Amino acid sequence: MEDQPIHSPDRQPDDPDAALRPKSLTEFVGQEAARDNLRVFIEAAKGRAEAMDHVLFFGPPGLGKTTLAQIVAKELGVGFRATSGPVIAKAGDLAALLTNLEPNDVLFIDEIHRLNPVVEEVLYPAMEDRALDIIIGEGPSARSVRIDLPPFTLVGATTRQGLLTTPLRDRFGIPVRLVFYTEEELMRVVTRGAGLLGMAIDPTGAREIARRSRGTPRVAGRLMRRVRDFAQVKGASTVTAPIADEALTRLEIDNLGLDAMDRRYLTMIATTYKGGPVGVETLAAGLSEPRDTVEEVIEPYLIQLGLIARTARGRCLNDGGWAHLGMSAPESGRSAQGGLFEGDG
Ligand SMILES: Nc1ncnc2c1ncn2[C@@H]1O[C@H](COP(=O)(O)OP(=O)(O)OP(=O)(O)O)[C@@H](O)[C@H]1O
Ligand SMILES: [Mg+2]
Repeated sequence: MEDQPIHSPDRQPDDPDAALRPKSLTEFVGQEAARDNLRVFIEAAKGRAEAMDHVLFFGPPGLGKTTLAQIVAKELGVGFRATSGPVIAKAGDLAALLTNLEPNDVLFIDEIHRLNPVVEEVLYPAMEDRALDIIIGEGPSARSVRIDLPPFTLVGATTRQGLLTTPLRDRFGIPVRLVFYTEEELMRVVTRGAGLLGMAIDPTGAREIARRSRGTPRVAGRLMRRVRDFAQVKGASTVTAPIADEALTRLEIDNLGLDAMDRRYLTMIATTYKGGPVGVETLAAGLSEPRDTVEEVIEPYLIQLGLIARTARGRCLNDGGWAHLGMSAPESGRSAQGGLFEGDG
């Protein structure tokens, strides 16, 4: 808990992920558009007794990509094999996975943007023609052999859709973008989760946790456990808004749901760079965080809240960002911001 911020949407070892994971599309809260689409494709594939088209889930961490992949397999009534981009080191590893699938199975590849390019080449014909082209032998006697594969559904997940190569992206018939959850949706996630964790919570307590969960079910699950611990030590039988507020404030999660790292990020743009624009590399160095973490974990929610803007020339603090810090934009910073969007591109 020391090095990983309490509020990071990235998976941490003691997260109650498995315990809280919904098992069906109906149980899965939110992501209405994604669920409606998936339901149609699942029904159609089942009706024809065929493999469903390949699906790509993309969006920030902790929004339910892995959960939905498992649900898709379950609702299709087929087997589920899971792996991840960095784990498939060689073309042969992928070939072994693919040739071991049962007809219509789901093969889930997490972090698919991190596939080795050689492996990715093998995936193209597998996705398109259900075939593997394997080179046998070396030198002049080498020849290519084509192996037919069972029909299967590839489900890919990525937090970085932009890092996917175009040929790979184009081979997914069903791209599904996951979005941050609304407060109402997260209230349902919290209420459901509290039931599963055996935690008594009233609607005001659920709302308080929901509001401060960064639009992310994984964060909601984690905050619930911390609040439960706090309530227990306090001797409170039910989690109410004041209890949740006190617990979350102690964890340095503010009223917008931002944590200490978010505030350091905002403060750095405000004070060191007078509101920006400032490059993401510079910010990452200043925060001692990898650039990926800044782009995938910190920024998406701040953008969603409208506190910052990502522009071609760098990151800028918006009015909401200044207001949240209780500061006002310097005059020069304002004019720099004003001229920003014209020069984009
Ligand atoms: N719609 C939902 N309703 C209830 N719980 C959810 C929902 N979506 C996700 N969760 C819970 O949030 C946690 C994280 O979900 P999941 O592991 O699917 O996220 P992810 O998008 O795969 O994250 P990552 O990008 O880190 O792999 C799990 O505990 C899951 O049960
Ligand atoms: Mg996942």
